[in-house]
Amino acid sequence: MGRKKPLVIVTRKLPDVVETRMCELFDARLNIEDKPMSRSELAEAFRTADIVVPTVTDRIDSELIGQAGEQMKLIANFGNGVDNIDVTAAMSRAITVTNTPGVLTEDTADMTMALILAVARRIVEGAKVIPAGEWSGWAPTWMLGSKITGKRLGIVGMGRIGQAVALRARAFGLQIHYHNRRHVASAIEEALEATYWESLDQMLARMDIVSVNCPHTPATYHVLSARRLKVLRPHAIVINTARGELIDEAALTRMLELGELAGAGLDVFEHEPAVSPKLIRLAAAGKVTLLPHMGSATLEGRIAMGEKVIINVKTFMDGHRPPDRVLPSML
Ligand SMILES: O=CC(=O)O
Repeated sequence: MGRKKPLVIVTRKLPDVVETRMCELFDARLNIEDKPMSRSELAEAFRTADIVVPTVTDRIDSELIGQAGEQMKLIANFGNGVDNIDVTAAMSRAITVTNTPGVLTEDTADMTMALILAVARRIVEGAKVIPAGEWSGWAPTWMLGSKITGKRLGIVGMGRIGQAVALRARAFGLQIHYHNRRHVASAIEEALEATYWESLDQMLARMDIVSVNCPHTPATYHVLSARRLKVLRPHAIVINTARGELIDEAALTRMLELGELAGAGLDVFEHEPAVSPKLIRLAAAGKVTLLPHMGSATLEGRIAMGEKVIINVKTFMDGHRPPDRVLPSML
């Protein structure tokens, strides 16, 4: 790339401090208006940029990557999950892919805990009562939720975020169970007093609350399939702050409508930003809590993600391997 600053195309508006720093370091093309880029605008970006900084809302598939110009060398994702990017197609074109792991762990785990509490304790329903002028006073049998202390939480995917959820849930007195490709380190298992289940089905059959916290890959698509959801007990609650594709959303919705599950807390959806009218009706009825993909939405978190992007881009430009390189074998 010589001494010329690389052309870095950023697909969405990022926090001001991140954009300012990017403009100092790179020939950065920003998206000040934050209008999501169309398919043809993305294709144009891949044809002209040296580096593209996309995010979860951009689908970077093999067709798009196939249109990349010779100069296009790095996709520095602003986000942890890279299921929006065809990493194998990028690699076959010698395009490096990076992500922003680690910096959104706590925020996403906090949101998971918030959804557990919101659903079990009917927080969203309760919060509407006073502004609506509908509160006539305390009553012994009104607005009862379910206690979480002592309940069993089954975590599907015990990576960084799953462990951070477990740590928080322990403080709330939940019993920790988890399913993962393999055991986590025994010191972590001991500290969390966590029980490992090799069989996801067997774990699901015994849980009060289930939280999915794994990445979305071809292997984890619909990990909570229609069949697996049927294994859950009717009083169980399902929480998803990871990716919508991990759960068969239509099957989950059906079961909630039929009262075969007690509730759900969803921050992510299978066809984002579209959310089915049925789920919206269930939210109005207080059966589900729906959040608009806010798991990592803190100012500090988003700045930290931007800093990670900058380090990845800068390291790459300096001719070194960027710290958060993603390889197909990691998925
Ligand atoms: O969902 C957000 C991310 O994966 O960073």
